[in-house]
Amino acid sequence: MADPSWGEHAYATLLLNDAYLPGALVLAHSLRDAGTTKKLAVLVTLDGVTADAIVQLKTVYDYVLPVPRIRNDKPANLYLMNRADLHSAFTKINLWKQTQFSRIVYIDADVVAYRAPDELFDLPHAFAASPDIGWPDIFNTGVMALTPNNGDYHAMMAMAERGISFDGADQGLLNVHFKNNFHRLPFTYNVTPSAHYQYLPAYRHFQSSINMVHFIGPDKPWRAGRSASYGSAAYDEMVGRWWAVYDRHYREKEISQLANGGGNYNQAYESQKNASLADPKFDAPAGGSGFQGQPPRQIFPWESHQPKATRSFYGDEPELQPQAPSRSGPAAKSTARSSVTKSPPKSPVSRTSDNKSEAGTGSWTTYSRTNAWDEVPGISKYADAVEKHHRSSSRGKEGEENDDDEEDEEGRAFKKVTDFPTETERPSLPVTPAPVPRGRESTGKVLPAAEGVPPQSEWDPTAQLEKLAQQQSAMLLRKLGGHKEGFSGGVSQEAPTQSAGSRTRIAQSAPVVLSPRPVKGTAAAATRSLERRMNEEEAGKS
Ligand SMILES: O=c1ccn([C@@H]2O[C@H](COP(=O)(O)OP(=O)(O)O[C@H]3O[C@H](CO)[C@@H](O)[C@H](O)[C@H]3O)[C@@H](O)[C@H]2O)c(=O)[nH]1
Ligand SMILES: [Mn+2]
Repeated sequence: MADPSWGEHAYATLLLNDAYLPGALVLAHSLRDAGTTKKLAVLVTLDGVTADAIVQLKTVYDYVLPVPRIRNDKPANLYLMNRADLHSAFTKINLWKQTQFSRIVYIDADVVAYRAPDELFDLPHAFAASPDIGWPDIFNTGVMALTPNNGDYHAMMAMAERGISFDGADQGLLNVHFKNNFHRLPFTYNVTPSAHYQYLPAYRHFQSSINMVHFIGPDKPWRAGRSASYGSAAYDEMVGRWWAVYDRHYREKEISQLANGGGNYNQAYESQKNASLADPKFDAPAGGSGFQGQPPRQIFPWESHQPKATRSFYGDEPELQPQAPSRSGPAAKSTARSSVTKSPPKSPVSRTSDNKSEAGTGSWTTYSRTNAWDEVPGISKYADAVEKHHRSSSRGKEGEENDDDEEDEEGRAFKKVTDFPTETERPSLPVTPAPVPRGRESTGKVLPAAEGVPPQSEWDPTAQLEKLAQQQSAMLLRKLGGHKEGFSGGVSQEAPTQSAGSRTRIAQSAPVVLSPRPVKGTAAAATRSLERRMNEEEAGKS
């Protein structure tokens, strides 16, 4: 084979336009910083990604691979999730055509790696992905371990041509295609921030086992700016981590790059977000490089009301740089031209494996988000007084306020999480009103059946139980090393939307699909040990 990459393992991401360039760069740096031994590839659509962006990508990616854009010509479902900008997400299908790689771990450009998940290359499963937080029975397509093969590629292309996707994008297509034939990865491989009520406790519990964080939705970290707060501690910490990687590699260069148009990310984002669905050229960024001598124009919306920076960032020398320089300040002017043609110098810490602790924990924890009441004694005194007043009046006693508070060195009282109120302190709970029978008015009225749901009389519990059992045993078979049969049989059975033709192609390609190579020991042994590890990680350290 002439192709030197044949049979290699590679991480791959996708870039459809310059709007996601900061994401693609941060993703690559985060993997390198964590010491990955794998190659990095980025699939690009040349009608949307500029030459400047490609120059930048080449500084950190081993392979920049042009692929044809695959648009959804029936994008109605995209509006169900309010993401018309994802009209070309089907382009991800090109991953399965990259058969020069024996294995690909695909990662969305809006992901930051906390550690490099190289072990995903050794999974024996043809396809693996983590659950989606919005509908956990399906998988999220932001992180996927896959084995490229023409069978899957052609089957999914046939679906794309017919616009078969329940969300109008790749996730709704891939979940139909792989349906029950995906190996479920732990959530820690694709942690999506959320404000769901259970999220914060779970986030704290599993924090140390997070592998990658994925900023799903329209608001990406590079759009909102580094000082944006999302009103959730977990979310803010994760965004802080993204910015820590960014600053580690681009902070000093940011001003000049933004000024010369090589990184008009927000403009690019806006132009593609508002783009007409009919015209892919709208994906190209509006700005060019044309800044000689002029002060840089305002790029980000928050620049007009930029607050004074109070936090320090990785690489800042407090004594030299007490504040982040203003983007229109002298530094911006003096460096405005300097890096137009130069690609950003490679960071001295790139491509090494022993800097994990610095990348991992040191720098991002500097993103403290303190509250005013922690620092302004007046506020905390007032809050204390109010609380004490409440407690003493609910107890009906005076004068014992301080006995259960601890004080720190500065004399500020704080409450422990374990300071639960006593029974007398607890306010009385609202009582659910006793149900009142509606009598005659309800008689005879039957709730209309939910759309598409068969009536109870047609629901055969035995058949349903059998179906569940079959799913379980198919999974077990695959896990025990019988994944060949499980895979090829499964796809043709489980993908009802495929034509007979695509079914044949899948069946024929099965041997290609099913030659993932575990590096150590037998496939079964590798599966067992990986799964044990993943289960342990999933269970947390506790
Ligand atoms: O203008 C764009 C839009 C997307 N992308 C690429 O396509 C990926 C998917 O888009 P993204 O904005 O990350 O989608 P999510 O908000 O993550 O939405 C979900 O839904 C998408 C559509 O199904 C899936 O692709 C995602 O993996 C899934 O997490 C991005 O990461 C990029 O790699 C671009 O390069 N430019
Ligand atoms: Mn994404």
